[in-house]
Amino acid sequence: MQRPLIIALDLDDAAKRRELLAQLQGESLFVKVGMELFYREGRQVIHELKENGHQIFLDLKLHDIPNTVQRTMRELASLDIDIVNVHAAGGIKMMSAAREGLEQGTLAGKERPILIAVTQLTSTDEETMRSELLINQPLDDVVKSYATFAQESGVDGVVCSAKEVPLIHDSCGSSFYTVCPGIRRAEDAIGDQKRVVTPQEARELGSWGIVVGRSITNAEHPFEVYQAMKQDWEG
Ligand SMILES: O=c1ccn([C@@H]2O[C@H](COP(=O)(O)O)[C@@H](O)[C@H]2O)c(=O)[nH]1
Repeated sequence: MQRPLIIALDLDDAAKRRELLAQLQGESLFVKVGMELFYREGRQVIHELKENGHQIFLDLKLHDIPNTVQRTMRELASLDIDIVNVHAAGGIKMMSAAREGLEQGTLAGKERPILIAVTQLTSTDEETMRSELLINQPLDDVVKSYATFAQESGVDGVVCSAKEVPLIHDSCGSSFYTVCPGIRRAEDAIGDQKRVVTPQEARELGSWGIVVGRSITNAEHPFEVYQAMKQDWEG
């Protein structure tokens, strides 16, 4: 799999989603289906995107008891998606259960979806961690430990800010997947994100993949922004 620029399809409705994809037509796309889209359109949207040849990161960030996560992953694996995720905060037993469920649900002759774990949301900073999540360790140490626990659980990689990729490579090796949201061009509004880098910085820091939402979905000319960001990312 090539190092992807993954487009977050966070749009108001199916018409806007189809319109955006039509504008980007001609490109082979890697798209992210988040909670908003999956809860609105369900399994059908996965079938539609696959029929149109797109690769899919299903970003539902499961976080529940191990039994529930295992059974849910079994269901999601049958969708034949490319990447799926959990919250590392669910712990080692939950992450191992997620991997087991995926293996059980993967269809004969298909590859098991890549499983990644969210370390700390890119909308979180150290101050929020300390004052609201009551985590007193430095953010980098928490991300590094969660990535190590994820790897010990049989998870294939993490969701993190590109800023943390070098330290994750140090502890988990450079073949451990690092999927990085919180991507902005210098001129973009940062919005609710806290740990932000440009596509070029993400490349230089060694990220495996980047996730881009509003910079493209809110752009007046999405195709131009997509191409510019892709060029920046690919170098
Ligand atoms: O830590 C995380 C995990 C997931 N996301 C998701 O990525 C996109 C980012 O969208 P932007 O509009 O580019 O900010 C969005 O779907 C999030 O749910 C994340 O941002 N951070």
